[in-house]
Amino acid sequence: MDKVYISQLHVETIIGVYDFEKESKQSLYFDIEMLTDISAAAQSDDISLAVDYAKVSERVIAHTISKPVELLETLVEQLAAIILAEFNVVQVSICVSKPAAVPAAKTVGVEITRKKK
Ligand SMILES: Nc1nc2c(c(=O)[nH]1)N=C([C@H](O)[C@@H](O)CO)CN2
Repeated sequence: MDKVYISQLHVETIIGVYDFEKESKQSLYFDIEMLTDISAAAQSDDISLAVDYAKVSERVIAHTISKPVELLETLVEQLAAIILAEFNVVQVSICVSKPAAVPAAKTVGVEITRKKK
């Protein structure tokens, strides 16, 4: 299967378990891989037949800033469900990193893979 991907998509948002995290935005970085058959888009040279990575990026940003959650797990599950429902992909992997969360670590985060049912 072919892959459309987005690397290091940066979003500033309110996210976190602790009270201090609900007062100021933090940086998240998303790596997203979407499995899809690109042949129809390639043969037609038609963006409407492609998984438009710009539109996926806009959707991820809009959802991430729309309603704060506490856990990265909650956010990536929501985003995976949105991408599978709204775009022509059979599988999506999302890795989200929160670099400021653990000062002693370069970054921390969560990665999931979900398939269309
Ligand atoms: N598995 C997770 N662990 C932690 C999360 C999380 O979202 N998933 N979040 C926090 C805090 O919000 C942290 O980022 C602040 O130090 C801790 N662990």
